[in-house]
Amino acid sequence: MPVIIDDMGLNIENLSGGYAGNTVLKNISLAVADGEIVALIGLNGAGKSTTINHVIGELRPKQGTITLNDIQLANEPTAFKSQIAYIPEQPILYEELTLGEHLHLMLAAHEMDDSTSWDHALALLKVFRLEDKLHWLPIHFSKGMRQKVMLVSAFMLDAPLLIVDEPFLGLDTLAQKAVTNLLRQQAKAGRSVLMTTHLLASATQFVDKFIVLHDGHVYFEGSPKALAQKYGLPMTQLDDFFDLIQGAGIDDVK
Ligand SMILES: Nc1ncnc2c1ncn2[C@@H]1O[C@H](COP(=O)(O)OP(=O)(O)OP(=O)(O)O)[C@@H](O)[C@H]1O
Repeated sequence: MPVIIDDMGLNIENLSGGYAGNTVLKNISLAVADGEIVALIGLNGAGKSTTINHVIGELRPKQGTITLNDIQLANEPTAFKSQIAYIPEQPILYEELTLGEHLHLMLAAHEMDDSTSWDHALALLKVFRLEDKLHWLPIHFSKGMRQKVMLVSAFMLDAPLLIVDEPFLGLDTLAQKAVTNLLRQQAKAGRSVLMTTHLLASATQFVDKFIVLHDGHVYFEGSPKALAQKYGLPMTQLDDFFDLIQGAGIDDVK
């Protein structure tokens, strides 16, 4: 019988990389399966954004491979990147474009049919209470509204992999709930999510897997329940996880 290797979803294998003269990631391997929500967690400087910058093709690996649904980033960068919607930690908006123009441009840039995708965009605008602001320029947006525009722009693409750096940053509680629901829907539809967060206890509500990055190494990969059990913390107290490993030293509590 032939051996079937399931390479669907995101696979990072033996990745070393970072910046000129600064190898941040040291031989990391991790996977995000189709329909899975995975959160990269770690202290400031652990390498979360650096990992994301490699997956979106902004940084070139020193070693290792990154594959998404059988397409390797190094071999087919355009096809690889076309499968990703990315929300950076700091919103990036075209200051001269209205909200409506911005969304139309995003759809065109991703070669999506505007007539079929626009209803989806409008539904998302409604979720974030932005539906009457299509003619607004970014200068009139609050910080949270800018983040919401980035969220709408990304969710409307229905990309196979959604990457979000700190999805809840600057959002009010209504918008945080809306994002959680949209992430769950994304996963239910078989699409994957790779996110970063510092809010571990809340993330246990919807994340399938935590990946602990520490000093450029993967120290743990598993469910929130498995992380809590391994380090002897109740799920509701996972926000204390890094206090624990700072106090004891991560190698000692492993
Ligand atoms: N442009 C850069 N050039 C050189 N080194 C960088 C650059 N950006 C980040 N670093 C370094 O890479 C390491 C990892 O940073 P990274 O931004 O990936 O951390 P992070 O886990 O995302 O942290 P945070 O929680 O603060 O966002 C840090 O030591 C940082 O100083």
